[in-house]
Amino acid sequence: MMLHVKEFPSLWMLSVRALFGIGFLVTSRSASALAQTGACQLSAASNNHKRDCFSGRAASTMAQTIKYLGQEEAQHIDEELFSEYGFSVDQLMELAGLSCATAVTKAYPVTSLVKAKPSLLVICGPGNNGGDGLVCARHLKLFGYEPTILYPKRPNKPLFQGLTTQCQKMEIPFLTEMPEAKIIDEAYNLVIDAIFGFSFKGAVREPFGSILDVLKKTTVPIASIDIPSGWDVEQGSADGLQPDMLISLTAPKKSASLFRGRYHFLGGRFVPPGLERKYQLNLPQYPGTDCVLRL
Ligand SMILES: NC(=O)C1=CN([C@@H]2O[C@H](COP(=O)(O)OP(=O)(O)OC[C@H]3O[C@@H](n4cnc5c(N)ncnc54)[C@H](O)[C@@H]3O)[C@@H](O)[C@H]2O)[C@H](O)CC1
Ligand SMILES: [K+]
Repeated sequence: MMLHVKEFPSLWMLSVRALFGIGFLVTSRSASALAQTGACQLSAASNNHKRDCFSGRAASTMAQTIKYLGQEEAQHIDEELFSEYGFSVDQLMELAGLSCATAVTKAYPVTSLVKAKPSLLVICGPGNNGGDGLVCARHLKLFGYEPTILYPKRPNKPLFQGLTTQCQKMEIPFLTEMPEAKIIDEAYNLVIDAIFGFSFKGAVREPFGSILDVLKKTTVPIASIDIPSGWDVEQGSADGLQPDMLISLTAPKKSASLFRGRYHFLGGRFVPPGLERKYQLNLPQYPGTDCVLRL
């Protein structure tokens, strides 16, 4: 099994970084396979990473008991949070987006990024998953990253207009079109996929079909919010995106069992106990005040 190092100046640099315990980023998505089969041992010189790997293993024992939701069940829980439990969409979206930004900082700390600028590309879709992406981008900017947003289909609703304005006022640039795969690989450390979430169904419609085709050709890591976009929510997609990171919100969806990337986080720490009991979610305990948990 090979460690892909084409974006590192040299293997020597990698060992120097490991020696000094600086977090590192394996930039190729195919490195994800390593995580399944001992990548943690390979990076044992990095204390932080070693600890992460250990807690990841401990948590995966817990993860066996978490419920993986079907599409309808995820939608029912979402509706109930609003209708029965009195939450508003923007409230939950803020918590969801903050979880995603926090998880990104844990997996890809600014100090671990290989490009000169801590640049990220956040691609937002037409629904609430896209809204999570906008919130995530805003928090990432506050956390010291330099996000750029692509938001090709903007709903004509005050919630999304407000989130867009907030990002613009945070001096986050918006692209007018999807760059080519080569440009993305050169310009960005990470792509955040906030295109589709648990309401995705059927064949992908434009412009998102072309956007996903480009993403499949990129080699920078992809972090998917809630569902890898283009995947069937329950069945996944054999020839779809293969993200390096998945942040499951509220609870993982059934397709998450097919996720093969390195980092699976749970976020969206807002589920009231009655709702958790009703749907038998068996959520693991988040550590302390953390809003994310590595599964
Ligand atoms: N309870 C929670 O966990 C919360 C999660 N949040 C996030 O919300 C999404 C689900 O949002 P929703 O708006 O219901 O759906 P999507 O974002 O998945 O997108 C709907 C959007 O996409 C279009 N669409 C559907 N299928 C296709 C297709 N085949 N081709 C093109 N376009 C398609 C559809 O027309 C709509 O416009 C969840 O995953 C979380 O990320 C909340 O933020 C907070 C609560
Ligand atoms: K997504």
